[in-house]
Amino acid sequence: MALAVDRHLAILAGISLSFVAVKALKRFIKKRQNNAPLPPGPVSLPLLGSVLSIDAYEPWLTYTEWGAAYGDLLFVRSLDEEMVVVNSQPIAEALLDKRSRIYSDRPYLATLEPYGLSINFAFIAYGDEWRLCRRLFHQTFRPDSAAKFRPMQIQRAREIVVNLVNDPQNYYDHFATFSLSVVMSTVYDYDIGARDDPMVQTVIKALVPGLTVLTPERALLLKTFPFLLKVPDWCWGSSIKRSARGSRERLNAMADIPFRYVQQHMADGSLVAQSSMVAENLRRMERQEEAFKPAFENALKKAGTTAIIASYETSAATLMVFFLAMVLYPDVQKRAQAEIDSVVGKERLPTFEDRASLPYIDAVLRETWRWQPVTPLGVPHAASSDDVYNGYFIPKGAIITYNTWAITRDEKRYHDASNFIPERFIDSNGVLTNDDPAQYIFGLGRRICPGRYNADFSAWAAIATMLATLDISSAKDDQGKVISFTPEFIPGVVRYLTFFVLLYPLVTDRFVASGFLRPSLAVFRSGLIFIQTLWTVGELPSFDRRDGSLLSVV
Ligand code: HEM
Repeated sequence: MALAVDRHLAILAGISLSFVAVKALKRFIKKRQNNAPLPPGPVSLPLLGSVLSIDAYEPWLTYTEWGAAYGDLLFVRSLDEEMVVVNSQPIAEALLDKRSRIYSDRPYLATLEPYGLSINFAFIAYGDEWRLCRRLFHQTFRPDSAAKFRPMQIQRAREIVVNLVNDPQNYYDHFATFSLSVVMSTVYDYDIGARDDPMVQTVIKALVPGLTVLTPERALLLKTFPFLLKVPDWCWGSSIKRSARGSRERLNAMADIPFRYVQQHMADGSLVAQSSMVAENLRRMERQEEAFKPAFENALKKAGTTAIIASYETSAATLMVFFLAMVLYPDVQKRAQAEIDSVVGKERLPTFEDRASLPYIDAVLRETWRWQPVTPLGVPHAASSDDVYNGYFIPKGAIITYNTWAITRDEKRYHDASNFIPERFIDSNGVLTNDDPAQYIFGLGRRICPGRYNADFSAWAAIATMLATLDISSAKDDQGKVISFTPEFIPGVVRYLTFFVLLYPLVTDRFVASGFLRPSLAVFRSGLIFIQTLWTVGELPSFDRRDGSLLSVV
């Protein structure tokens, strides 16, 4: 059965290629009518373009190599897609920021609507709906109004440590829990309460399969054969329609259930904080004209759901990179802890008021953003009209890929770029330099990440709190020898580190002083040093980090 479906899909893929050929010919004719040349780039095969030369798992590596050969502005054809790859920050600023009126669209993805993914406004076209979603989002997440969430972020960061101590094996889960708990408090004033929290389960069930269908192959198939979404359930090829329906239902549930939670609690007056994004905007909505309310409510649901989707993996992936760096670069960890000890002391934990006095901690955060960027190709933009930049023609509809990875690996800017060296961000007076990777890792222009302040404060809170309370180092085997390992990353829109098992979290005496300890952890009050070997070499668990059932919360 599976074979038959595969064969049918192969036939469809073959027919898709013929459509691609016709389209390519039309474009060729159009190009000939235009005087400016396309940006330089690799030789493109008929029909296939350069698809076979692009590293399928880590395309940013190919684009970075091509950058060295052809320059910082590349033209790449891949099947029927035309792509302009930008390998430098100044060119990205010139296009995405200074010409944002042309470069603020997103590429068309045929899977978006059918799979319910248009609930995520990060992927929708530039236009009125996007504008409204973005405005609602911004009202909550801009720095001045998000300031009220800072104490909650500190509190959640401290919960990571409690969770790590209770259950050190599942540290990825604690990072994921942290990122969800911050965003769910901000958007819905929802406190993740217990293991297997039903709201968290709804989110995970919707997100995990939902994001995997964003593949270009599936999008190409649906773009060429939209009727696949209409075939009856008994017909071959209907699996696509059924999986789209399932995804849509799960994402709708993810958008509706927490939204209704807020409405219900507003109605019975039992909201705790009164100031979540949804609650604030529902109050605003009461003052709107009736005719506008449905569009407003729809945009608010989208803004809320997008916040969850956009922060879930990015924030957890960032903390995984930080953990890896601390294991691989123990001297950096020691220097960071020494700074906390001298500025904050051992009697309390760091807070945002200490941030300005802790430049090395900020340098560690900057290097975490740079060293292994979690969104190495950002989110693609699209050109909404023809343009000529620096003498090169950029066609309407071209996908604009901003290769963040190339910037992080620019040896002229970052000497020894593949190494984790926070000192590169500190000048000879011990002051932070002007080079902040937050200026490029969150994208640019009108589509720049609107959650960047929240992401930055969350990451700082988590990093400073963990450095103040834990020693993180490689695990040792039964003979006391350090177990070596090779870090591996799972590629995707968000690139994240596979779970690496090799560390000891060592709770330091600073932990004792913190007032957030629960009675079950009172043992630490005696100053007892806690050492937990996670696993010996023989018993590495097979661990699917996307399995939400592993999420745990104290
Ligand atoms: C490590 C953390 C994060 C990174 C590296 C990151 C990175 C990005 C990037 C590269 C984009 C695309 C920008 C562009 O198109 O030029 C983006 C978009 C977006 N991000 Fe983030 N992000 C992070 C965390 C967050 C968080 C915590 C939130 C929400 C609270 C968030 C909300 C969004 C939204 C809503 C968009 C879509 C913007 C639009 O299309 O108008 N992000 N992010």
